[in-house]
Amino acid sequence: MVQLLLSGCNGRMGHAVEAICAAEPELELTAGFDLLGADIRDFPVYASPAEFQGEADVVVDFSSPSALPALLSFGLEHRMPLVLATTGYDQGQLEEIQQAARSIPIFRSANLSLGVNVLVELVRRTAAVLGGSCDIEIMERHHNKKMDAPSGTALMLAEAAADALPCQPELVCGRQGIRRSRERCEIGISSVRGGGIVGDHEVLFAGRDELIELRHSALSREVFASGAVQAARFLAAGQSPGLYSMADLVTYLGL
Ligand SMILES: NC(=O)C1=CN([C@@H]2O[C@H](COP(=O)(O)OP(=O)(O)OC[C@H]3O[C@@H](n4cnc5c(N)ncnc54)[C@H](OP(=O)(O)O)[C@@H]3O)[C@@H](O)[C@H]2O)C=CC1
Ligand SMILES: O=C(O)C1=N[C@H](C(=O)O)C[C@H](O)C1
Repeated sequence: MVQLLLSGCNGRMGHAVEAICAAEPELELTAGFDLLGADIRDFPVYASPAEFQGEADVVVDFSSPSALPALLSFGLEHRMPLVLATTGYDQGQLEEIQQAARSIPIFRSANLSLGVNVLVELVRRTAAVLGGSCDIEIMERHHNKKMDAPSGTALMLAEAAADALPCQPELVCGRQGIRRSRERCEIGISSVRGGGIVGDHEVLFAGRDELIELRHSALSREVFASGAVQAARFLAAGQSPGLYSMADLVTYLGL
């Protein structure tokens, strides 16, 4: 039995994770954390992790960067592994996560779908072969309630492409106000927000004589929730302190 604590339990992803836990007998949703602590649910909901007194194996977080300080304190105090799926962290917060991961196991990924993990590898490979001759542009589309832009996944895809390029690319997020032609060594990111789009990411490699378009579309939030639960099982199985990613989960699952 894995006992799971769910941060951001009242949100869209919180409900998706709850649905998966309800369908899996060996997973128990022990408690949730959310700003609206009084929401009526099948499990106790606390406004802050510090209010939780019981036993659990792992925290899964889909909330907001503002939840990070309390989550890291809780994880460090209780030696509790954390799955951090929230996006929009700033550089300082990313460094705090790295620092905490020296003491506890932390799994962080801006996208918990296995399909996006495959897309990341395809982008890395394509950038290595064509990055010198193609312009790289990333288009991401999400629902109209999303708070952060560009998406965490778009930034992850840009990082994968950048790692494979011979130059240090500048990230250009929107071109308004830029009056110059496009530099070869830059990666553009465009963000669209509308309706109920779950999450679309497309990476365009635009050469003079050919185009390659690599694209992933999430059709439901279940794909992320399922990845989060797999990541939680991976940490609950007993990992050393460290910062883990989807690549580690893929290895663990033998895929
Ligand atoms: N890694 C991945 O695969 C995925 C990551 N995400 C990311 O997960 C996050 C949540 O997404 P989503 O569920 O759609 O968002 P929602 O806004 O639907 O849910 C977030 C929930 O967290 C609550 N919350 C906000 N701040 C805090 C805090 N400081 N402490 C506790 N709870 C808090 C919100 O309360 P209130 O509404 O009152 O603000 C809300 O109930 C986003 O960062 C998103 O980008 C989403 C999908 C996949
Ligand atoms: O906020 C969302 O919904 C999503 N956020 C993640 C991101 O920022 O990349 C992942 C997914 O695309 C859905």
